[in-house]
Amino acid sequence: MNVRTAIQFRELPESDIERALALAYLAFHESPEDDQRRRHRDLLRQCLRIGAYDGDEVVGLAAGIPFRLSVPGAELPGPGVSFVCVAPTHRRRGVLSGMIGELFRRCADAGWPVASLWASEDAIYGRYGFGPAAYGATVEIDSREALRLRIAPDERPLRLLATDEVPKLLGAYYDATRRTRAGRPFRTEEWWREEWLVDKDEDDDDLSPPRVVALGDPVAGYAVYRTKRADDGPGLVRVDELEADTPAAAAALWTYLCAIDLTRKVQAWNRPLDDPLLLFAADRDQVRVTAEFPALRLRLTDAAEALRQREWAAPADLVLDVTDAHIPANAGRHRLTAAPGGATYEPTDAAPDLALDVRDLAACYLGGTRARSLVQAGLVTEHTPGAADALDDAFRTALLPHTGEDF
Ligand SMILES: CC(=O)SCCNC(=O)CCNC(=O)[C@H](O)C(C)(C)COP(=O)(O)OP(=O)(O)OC[C@H]1O[C@@H](n2cnc3c(N)ncnc32)[C@H](O)[C@@H]1OP(=O)(O)O
Repeated sequence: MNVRTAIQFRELPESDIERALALAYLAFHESPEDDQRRRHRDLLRQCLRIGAYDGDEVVGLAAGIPFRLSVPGAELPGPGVSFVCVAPTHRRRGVLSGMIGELFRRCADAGWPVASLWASEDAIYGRYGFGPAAYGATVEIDSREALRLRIAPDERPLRLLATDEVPKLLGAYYDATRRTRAGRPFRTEEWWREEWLVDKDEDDDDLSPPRVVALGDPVAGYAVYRTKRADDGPGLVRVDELEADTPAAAAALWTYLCAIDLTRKVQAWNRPLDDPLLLFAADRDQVRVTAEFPALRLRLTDAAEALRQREWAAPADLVLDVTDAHIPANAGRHRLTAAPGGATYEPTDAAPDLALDVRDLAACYLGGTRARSLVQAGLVTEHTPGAADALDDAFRTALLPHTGEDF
Protein backbone atom coordinates (compact mmCIF):
# COMPACT_ATOMS: atom_id res chain seq x y z
CA MET A 1 0.00 0.00 0.00
CA ASN A 2 1.31 3.47 -0.84
CA VAL A 3 1.47 5.42 2.40
CA ARG A 4 1.11 8.74 0.59
CA THR A 5 -2.44 7.79 -0.35
CA ALA A 6 -3.21 5.94 2.90
CA ILE A 7 -2.15 8.80 5.16
CA GLN A 8 -4.09 12.04 5.13
CA PHE A 9 -2.45 15.37 5.80
CA ARG A 10 -4.80 18.01 7.10
CA GLU A 11 -5.31 20.77 9.64
CA LEU A 12 -5.21 19.26 13.11
CA PRO A 13 -8.25 20.58 15.03
CA GLU A 14 -7.97 21.89 18.59
CA SER A 15 -9.82 18.81 19.78
CA ASP A 16 -6.83 16.68 18.68
CA ILE A 17 -4.12 18.76 20.38
CA GLU A 18 -3.99 16.43 23.40
CA ARG A 19 -3.44 13.38 21.18
CA ALA A 20 -0.86 15.20 19.09
CA LEU A 21 1.03 16.26 22.21
CA ALA A 22 1.02 12.70 23.50
CA LEU A 23 2.61 11.70 20.19
CA ALA A 24 5.19 14.48 20.49
CA TYR A 25 6.15 13.40 24.03
CA LEU A 26 6.48 9.82 22.80
CA ALA A 27 8.67 10.83 19.86
CA PHE A 28 10.89 13.20 21.88
CA HIS A 29 11.11 10.84 24.90
CA GLU A 30 9.67 13.44 27.25
CA SER A 31 7.27 13.41 30.17
CA PRO A 32 6.83 17.06 31.05
CA GLU A 33 5.25 18.42 34.18
CA ASP A 34 1.77 19.90 34.17
CA ASP A 35 2.83 23.49 33.73
CA GLN A 36 4.97 22.65 30.74
CA ARG A 37 2.13 20.63 29.18
CA ARG A 38 -0.15 23.60 29.68
CA ARG A 39 2.35 25.86 27.92
CA HIS A 40 2.71 23.44 25.02
CA ARG A 41 -1.09 23.22 24.70
CA ASP A 42 -1.45 27.00 24.75
CA LEU A 43 1.27 27.41 22.16
CA LEU A 44 -0.15 24.74 19.86
CA ARG A 45 -3.54 26.45 19.99
CA GLN A 46 -1.96 29.51 18.35
CA CYS A 47 -0.03 27.53 15.73
CA LEU A 48 -0.64 26.33 12.24
CA ARG A 49 -1.11 22.61 12.94
CA ILE A 50 -0.62 19.98 10.28
CA GLY A 51 -1.70 16.53 11.31
CA ALA A 52 -0.96 13.23 9.60
CA TYR A 53 -3.83 10.77 10.03
CA ASP A 54 -3.91 7.04 9.50
CA GLY A 55 -7.65 6.59 9.59
CA ASP A 56 -8.59 8.30 12.86
CA GLU A 57 -5.16 7.86 14.41
CA VAL A 58 -2.87 10.90 14.68
CA VAL A 59 0.48 9.60 13.38
CA GLY A 60 2.25 12.87 12.69
CA LEU A 61 2.34 16.51 13.71
CA ALA A 62 4.08 19.57 12.35
CA ALA A 63 3.31 22.92 13.96
CA GLY A 64 4.08 26.41 12.67
CA ILE A 65 4.47 29.15 15.27
CA PRO A 66 3.31 32.45 13.75
CA PHE A 67 6.65 34.27 13.56
CA ARG A 68 7.77 37.56 12.13
CA LEU A 69 11.42 36.94 11.41
CA SER A 70 13.95 39.74 11.14
CA VAL A 71 15.82 39.74 7.84
CA PRO A 72 18.22 42.49 6.72
CA GLY A 73 16.19 45.70 6.62
CA ALA A 74 12.78 44.05 7.05
CA GLU A 75 10.80 41.40 8.84
CA LEU A 76 8.97 38.57 7.13
CA PRO A 77 6.00 36.51 8.28
CA GLY A 78 6.32 32.76 8.26
CA PRO A 79 5.98 29.67 10.42
CA GLY A 80 8.58 28.76 13.00
CA VAL A 81 8.30 25.02 12.47
CA SER A 82 8.27 22.98 15.66
CA PHE A 83 6.79 19.91 17.39
CA VAL A 84 7.60 17.85 14.28
CA CYS A 85 7.08 14.19 15.04
CA VAL A 86 5.96 10.94 13.47
CA ALA A 87 4.70 7.86 15.31
CA PRO A 88 7.41 5.24 15.79
CA THR A 89 5.11 2.79 14.03
CA HIS A 90 5.00 4.99 10.91
CA ARG A 91 8.63 6.00 10.48
CA ARG A 92 10.37 6.26 7.12
CA ARG A 93 7.23 5.91 5.08
CA GLY A 94 7.05 9.48 3.87
CA VAL A 95 4.90 10.95 6.65
CA LEU A 96 7.30 13.82 7.33
CA SER A 97 7.64 14.48 3.61
CA GLY A 98 3.85 14.64 3.34
CA MET A 99 3.60 17.11 6.22
CA ILE A 100 6.33 19.31 4.76
CA GLY A 101 4.54 19.30 1.40
CA GLU A 102 1.37 20.42 3.18
CA LEU A 103 3.35 23.09 5.06
CA PHE A 104 4.69 24.51 1.81
CA ARG A 105 1.16 24.62 0.36
CA ARG A 106 0.00 26.54 3.44
CA CYS A 107 2.89 28.99 3.06
CA ALA A 108 1.93 29.61 -0.56
CA ASP A 109 -1.74 30.13 0.35
CA ALA A 110 -0.92 32.50 3.19
CA GLY A 111 1.80 34.41 1.33
CA TRP A 112 4.55 33.50 3.81
CA PRO A 113 7.90 33.87 2.02
CA VAL A 114 10.00 32.08 4.66
CA ALA A 115 9.79 29.24 7.15
CA SER A 116 12.36 28.55 9.84
CA LEU A 117 13.23 25.85 12.34
CA TRP A 118 15.78 24.31 14.66
CA ALA A 119 16.57 20.75 13.68
CA SER A 120 16.73 17.90 16.18
CA GLU A 121 19.14 16.16 13.80
CA ASP A 122 21.23 17.82 11.14
CA ALA A 123 20.44 15.31 8.42
CA ILE A 124 16.68 15.78 8.29
CA TYR A 125 15.81 19.12 6.69
CA GLY A 126 18.34 19.95 3.97
CA ARG A 127 16.43 17.70 1.56
CA TYR A 128 13.41 19.98 1.95
CA GLY A 129 15.41 23.10 1.09
CA PHE A 130 16.14 24.37 4.61
CA GLY A 131 19.64 25.86 4.85
CA PRO A 132 21.63 26.80 7.97
CA ALA A 133 21.22 30.58 7.94
CA ALA A 134 22.36 31.52 11.46
CA TYR A 135 24.97 29.85 13.64
CA GLY A 136 25.58 29.81 17.35
CA ALA A 137 28.69 29.32 19.47
CA THR A 138 28.92 27.94 22.99
CA VAL A 139 31.32 30.05 25.03
CA GLU A 140 32.71 28.97 28.38
CA ILE A 141 34.48 31.28 30.77
CA ASP A 142 36.64 30.04 33.60
CA SER A 143 35.38 32.40 36.29
CA ARG A 144 37.45 31.17 39.22
CA GLU A 145 39.33 34.41 38.69
CA ALA A 146 37.99 37.81 37.63
CA LEU A 147 37.35 38.18 33.91
CA ARG A 148 40.39 39.71 32.20
CA LEU A 149 39.49 42.29 29.57
CA ARG A 150 41.26 44.60 27.15
CA ILE A 151 38.60 47.30 27.54
CA ALA A 152 37.11 49.09 30.54
CA PRO A 153 33.60 48.01 31.54
CA ASP A 154 30.78 50.55 31.59
CA GLU A 155 30.45 51.75 35.16
CA ARG A 156 26.75 52.53 35.19
CA PRO A 157 24.80 50.64 37.87
CA LEU A 158 23.41 47.17 37.31
CA ARG A 159 20.01 46.14 38.65
CA LEU A 160 18.18 42.85 38.89
CA LEU A 161 14.72 42.99 37.32
CA ALA A 162 11.65 41.23 38.66
CA THR A 163 10.59 38.76 35.98
CA ASP A 164 7.11 40.22 35.66
CA GLU A 165 8.54 43.62 34.66
CA VAL A 166 10.92 42.16 32.06
CA PRO A 167 8.64 42.15 28.98
CA LYS A 168 7.75 45.81 29.53
CA LEU A 169 11.30 46.92 30.36
CA LEU A 170 13.21 44.87 27.80
CA GLY A 171 10.69 44.16 25.03
CA ALA A 172 11.47 47.26 22.99
CA TYR A 173 15.19 46.86 23.64
CA TYR A 174 15.22 43.29 22.35
CA ASP A 175 13.08 44.34 19.40
CA ALA A 176 15.67 46.96 18.41
CA THR A 177 18.34 44.24 18.26
CA ARG A 178 16.33 42.65 15.45
CA ARG A 179 17.26 45.54 13.18
CA THR A 180 20.94 44.63 13.37
CA ARG A 181 20.70 40.87 13.87
CA ALA A 182 18.74 39.03 11.22
CA GLY A 183 17.16 35.72 12.15
CA ARG A 184 15.26 36.91 15.23
CA PRO A 185 11.52 36.40 15.60
CA PHE A 186 9.37 39.14 17.14
CA ARG A 187 8.79 38.39 20.83
CA THR A 188 5.35 38.99 22.25
CA GLU A 189 4.89 39.58 25.98
CA GLU A 190 3.47 36.11 26.19
CA TRP A 191 6.53 34.65 24.47
CA TRP A 192 8.78 36.40 26.99
CA ARG A 193 6.74 34.99 29.85
CA GLU A 194 6.21 31.47 28.56
CA GLU A 195 9.53 30.80 26.81
CA TRP A 196 12.10 32.94 28.61
CA LEU A 197 10.90 33.58 32.11
CA VAL A 198 9.38 30.31 33.33
CA ASP A 199 10.71 29.22 36.70
CA LYS A 200 11.74 25.70 35.70
CA ASP A 201 14.20 25.16 32.93
CA GLU A 202 12.83 22.57 30.49
CA ASP A 203 16.13 20.72 30.23
CA ASP A 204 17.73 20.99 33.64
CA ASP A 205 15.79 20.82 36.95
CA ASP A 206 18.85 21.89 38.92
CA LEU A 207 19.00 25.34 37.41
CA SER A 208 17.62 28.31 39.31
CA PRO A 209 14.71 30.36 37.99
CA PRO A 210 15.81 32.90 35.39
CA ARG A 211 17.58 36.02 36.63
CA VAL A 212 17.60 39.16 34.55
CA VAL A 213 20.19 41.86 35.08
CA ALA A 214 20.09 45.20 33.27
CA LEU A 215 22.69 47.91 32.92
CA GLY A 216 21.85 51.59 33.14
CA ASP A 217 18.61 53.51 32.96
CA PRO A 218 17.54 53.71 30.19
CA VAL A 219 18.68 50.17 29.59
CA ALA A 220 22.01 49.91 27.76
CA GLY A 221 22.23 46.12 27.97
CA TYR A 222 20.91 43.09 29.79
CA ALA A 223 21.57 39.44 30.45
CA VAL A 224 19.18 36.56 31.14
CA TYR A 225 20.84 33.75 33.08
CA ARG A 226 20.26 30.87 35.49
CA THR A 227 22.62 29.48 38.13
CA LYS A 228 23.35 26.05 39.53
CA ARG A 229 24.73 25.13 42.96
CA ALA A 230 28.16 23.65 43.37
CA ASP A 231 27.25 20.23 44.92
CA ASP A 232 28.04 18.19 41.82
CA GLY A 233 30.90 20.19 40.30
CA PRO A 234 31.72 23.82 39.84
CA GLY A 235 28.83 26.21 40.42
CA LEU A 236 27.57 27.34 37.06
CA VAL A 237 26.15 30.50 35.55
CA ARG A 238 24.29 29.60 32.37
CA VAL A 239 23.75 32.60 30.16
CA ASP A 240 20.73 32.41 27.88
CA GLU A 241 20.90 35.88 26.39
CA LEU A 242 23.13 38.94 26.59
CA GLU A 243 22.57 42.08 24.56
CA ALA A 244 24.40 45.37 24.90
CA ASP A 245 24.59 48.72 23.14
CA THR A 246 28.34 49.05 23.37
CA PRO A 247 31.40 46.86 24.01
CA ALA A 248 31.79 48.55 27.41
CA ALA A 249 28.20 47.66 28.36
CA ALA A 250 28.79 44.05 27.30
CA ALA A 251 32.04 44.03 29.28
CA ALA A 252 30.16 45.19 32.40
CA LEU A 253 27.59 42.39 32.04
CA TRP A 254 30.17 39.65 31.43
CA THR A 255 32.21 40.95 34.39
CA TYR A 256 29.12 40.76 36.60
CA LEU A 257 28.29 37.20 35.44
CA CYS A 258 31.84 36.02 36.08
CA ALA A 259 31.85 37.51 39.58
CA ILE A 260 28.72 35.76 40.93
CA ASP A 261 29.63 34.13 44.22
CA LEU A 262 29.78 30.34 44.61
CA THR A 263 30.15 29.77 40.88
CA ARG A 264 33.29 28.96 38.95
CA LYS A 265 32.14 28.68 35.37
CA VAL A 266 30.03 30.81 33.02
CA GLN A 267 28.52 28.98 30.10
CA ALA A 268 26.81 30.96 27.34
CA TRP A 269 25.37 28.21 25.23
CA ASN A 270 24.37 30.22 22.17
CA ARG A 271 26.36 33.31 21.29
CA PRO A 272 26.74 34.93 17.86
CA LEU A 273 29.95 33.87 16.14
CA ASP A 274 30.99 37.54 16.03
CA ASP A 275 30.44 38.14 19.75
CA PRO A 276 32.77 41.05 20.66
CA LEU A 277 33.62 39.22 23.91
CA LEU A 278 35.83 36.92 21.87
CA LEU A 279 37.92 39.92 20.84
CA PHE A 280 37.92 42.04 23.98
CA ALA A 281 38.68 39.13 26.32
CA ALA A 282 42.32 39.57 27.33
CA ASP A 283 42.90 35.84 27.79
CA ARG A 284 41.37 33.42 25.30
CA ASP A 285 42.45 30.54 27.53
CA GLN A 286 39.94 31.93 30.00
CA VAL A 287 37.20 32.52 27.40
CA ARG A 288 36.86 29.52 25.11
CA VAL A 289 34.52 28.58 22.27
CA THR A 290 33.62 24.98 23.03
CA ALA A 291 31.10 24.38 20.22
CA GLU A 292 29.78 25.90 17.04
CA PHE A 293 26.51 24.78 15.54
CA PRO A 294 23.98 25.60 12.83
CA ALA A 295 21.11 27.20 14.74
CA LEU A 296 18.32 28.63 12.61
CA ARG A 297 17.49 26.78 9.39
CA LEU A 298 15.74 28.88 6.85
CA ARG A 299 13.47 27.91 3.96
CA LEU A 300 12.74 30.42 1.22
CA THR A 301 9.19 29.32 0.51
CA ASP A 302 8.85 32.25 -1.91
CA ALA A 303 12.40 33.13 -2.91
CA ALA A 304 11.36 36.03 -5.17
CA GLU A 305 9.36 37.73 -2.43
CA ALA A 306 12.03 37.11 0.20
CA LEU A 307 14.71 38.60 -2.07
CA ARG A 308 12.57 41.60 -2.96
CA GLN A 309 11.85 42.38 0.69
CA ARG A 310 15.37 42.41 2.12
CA GLU A 311 17.84 45.29 2.16
CA TRP A 312 21.08 45.12 0.17
CA ALA A 313 24.58 46.21 1.09
CA ALA A 314 25.85 46.68 -2.47
CA PRO A 315 24.53 46.59 -6.03
CA ALA A 316 24.41 43.24 -7.83
CA ASP A 317 23.18 42.17 -11.25
CA LEU A 318 23.33 38.40 -11.45
CA VAL A 319 21.47 35.53 -13.08
CA LEU A 320 20.89 32.78 -10.52
CA ASP A 321 19.99 29.28 -11.67
CA VAL A 322 18.15 27.84 -8.69
CA THR A 323 17.15 24.22 -8.13
CA ASP A 324 14.23 23.52 -5.85
CA ALA A 325 12.90 19.97 -5.70
CA HIS A 326 9.79 20.95 -3.72
CA ILE A 327 8.61 24.43 -4.73
CA PRO A 328 8.63 24.69 -8.55
CA ALA A 329 7.97 28.46 -8.53
CA ASN A 330 11.41 28.99 -6.99
CA ALA A 331 13.23 26.90 -9.57
CA GLY A 332 14.95 28.06 -12.77
CA ARG A 333 16.91 31.07 -13.91
CA HIS A 334 16.16 34.44 -12.38
CA ARG A 335 17.84 37.78 -12.82
CA LEU A 336 18.56 39.42 -9.49
CA THR A 337 19.02 43.15 -9.80
CA ALA A 338 19.72 44.47 -6.34
CA ALA A 339 20.90 47.77 -4.94
CA PRO A 340 20.63 49.46 -1.56
CA GLY A 341 16.97 50.43 -1.51
CA GLY A 342 15.46 47.49 -3.39
CA ALA A 343 15.72 44.52 -5.71
CA THR A 344 13.94 42.88 -8.58
CA TYR A 345 14.03 39.16 -9.18
CA GLU A 346 12.48 37.97 -12.43
CA PRO A 347 12.57 34.80 -14.55
CA THR A 348 15.01 34.99 -17.46
CA ASP A 349 16.52 32.86 -20.24
CA ALA A 350 19.91 34.53 -19.90
CA ALA A 351 23.00 32.46 -19.13
CA PRO A 352 23.45 31.92 -15.39
CA ASP A 353 26.24 33.53 -13.38
CA LEU A 354 25.71 31.19 -10.44
CA ALA A 355 23.92 27.85 -10.09
CA LEU A 356 22.79 26.83 -6.64
CA ASP A 357 20.21 24.88 -4.71
CA VAL A 358 17.54 26.80 -2.81
CA ARG A 359 18.93 25.50 0.51
CA ASP A 360 22.25 27.19 -0.25
CA LEU A 361 20.51 30.40 -1.30
CA ALA A 362 18.69 30.27 2.06
CA ALA A 363 21.98 29.74 3.90
CA CYS A 364 23.37 32.93 2.31
CA TYR A 365 20.18 34.98 2.52
CA LEU A 366 20.66 36.44 6.02
CA GLY A 367 24.33 37.17 5.39
CA GLY A 368 25.60 34.36 7.62
CA THR A 369 27.12 32.09 4.97
CA ARG A 370 29.27 33.21 2.08
CA ALA A 371 28.47 32.03 -1.43
CA ARG A 372 32.26 32.05 -2.02
CA SER A 373 32.65 29.40 0.72
CA LEU A 374 29.91 27.31 -0.91
CA VAL A 375 31.72 27.57 -4.28
CA GLN A 376 34.89 26.39 -2.53
CA ALA A 377 32.90 23.50 -1.04
CA GLY A 378 31.65 22.45 -4.48
CA LEU A 379 28.03 23.23 -3.60
CA VAL A 380 27.55 26.35 -5.73
CA THR A 381 28.74 26.58 -9.34
CA GLU A 382 30.25 29.87 -10.39
CA HIS A 383 29.80 30.26 -14.17
CA THR A 384 30.99 33.88 -14.20
CA PRO A 385 34.20 34.58 -12.29
CA GLY A 386 33.53 36.95 -9.38
CA ALA A 387 29.77 36.27 -9.29
CA ALA A 388 29.93 34.68 -5.82
CA ASP A 389 31.84 37.67 -4.46
CA ALA A 390 29.28 40.04 -5.99
CA LEU A 391 26.44 38.12 -4.32
CA ASP A 392 28.33 38.12 -1.01
CA ASP A 393 28.92 41.87 -1.21
CA ALA A 394 25.21 42.43 -1.81
CA PHE A 395 24.08 40.04 0.96
CA ARG A 396 26.62 41.29 3.53
CA THR A 397 25.32 42.53 6.89
CA ALA A 398 27.28 44.50 9.51
CA LEU A 399 26.56 41.84 12.15
CA LEU A 400 26.13 38.14 11.60
CA PRO A 401 22.60 36.75 11.87
CA HIS A 402 21.83 35.19 15.22
CA THR A 403 18.82 34.06 17.20
CA GLY A 404 18.43 33.26 20.87
CA GLU A 405 15.15 31.48 20.24
CA ASP A 406 15.43 27.71 20.32
CA PHE A 407 11.91 26.68 19.45
C1 LIG B 1 11.65 21.34 13.65
C2 LIG B 1 11.51 20.13 14.55
O1 LIG B 1 10.54 19.98 15.20
S1 LIG B 1 12.83 19.06 14.59
C3 LIG B 1 12.20 17.59 15.35
C4 LIG B 1 12.11 16.41 14.44
N1 LIG B 1 11.49 15.32 15.18
C5 LIG B 1 12.16 14.37 15.87
O2 LIG B 1 13.40 14.33 15.89
C6 LIG B 1 11.32 13.39 16.67
C7 LIG B 1 11.70 11.94 16.40
N2 LIG B 1 11.69 11.60 14.99
C8 LIG B 1 10.56 11.55 14.23
O3 LIG B 1 9.46 11.78 14.71
C9 LIG B 1 10.69 11.14 12.78
O4 LIG B 1 11.69 10.16 12.67
C10 LIG B 1 11.04 12.30 11.81
C11 LIG B 1 9.98 13.38 11.95
C12 LIG B 1 12.41 12.89 12.11
C13 LIG B 1 11.06 11.74 10.39
O5 LIG B 1 9.75 11.31 10.03
P1 LIG B 1 9.51 10.18 8.88
O6 LIG B 1 8.08 10.18 8.58
O7 LIG B 1 10.16 8.94 9.30
O8 LIG B 1 10.32 10.81 7.67
P2 LIG B 1 10.07 10.45 6.12
O9 LIG B 1 9.72 9.00 5.99
O10 LIG B 1 9.10 11.41 5.52
O11 LIG B 1 11.52 10.71 5.58
C14 LIG B 1 11.79 11.43 4.43
C15 LIG B 1 13.26 11.29 4.13
O12 LIG B 1 14.03 11.83 5.22
C16 LIG B 1 14.92 10.82 5.70
N3 LIG B 1 14.98 10.97 7.15
C17 LIG B 1 13.93 11.06 8.00
N4 LIG B 1 14.36 11.20 9.26
C18 LIG B 1 15.70 11.20 9.21
C19 LIG B 1 16.70 11.30 10.19
N5 LIG B 1 16.39 11.42 11.49
N6 LIG B 1 17.99 11.26 9.78
C20 LIG B 1 18.30 11.12 8.48
N7 LIG B 1 17.38 11.02 7.50
C21 LIG B 1 16.11 11.05 7.86
C22 LIG B 1 14.30 9.52 5.31
O13 LIG B 1 15.25 8.48 5.23
C23 LIG B 1 13.71 9.86 3.96
O14 LIG B 1 14.75 9.87 3.00
P3 LIG B 1 14.45 9.50 1.46
O15 LIG B 1 13.46 10.53 0.97
O16 LIG B 1 15.79 9.62 0.83
O17 LIG B 1 13.87 8.13 1.49
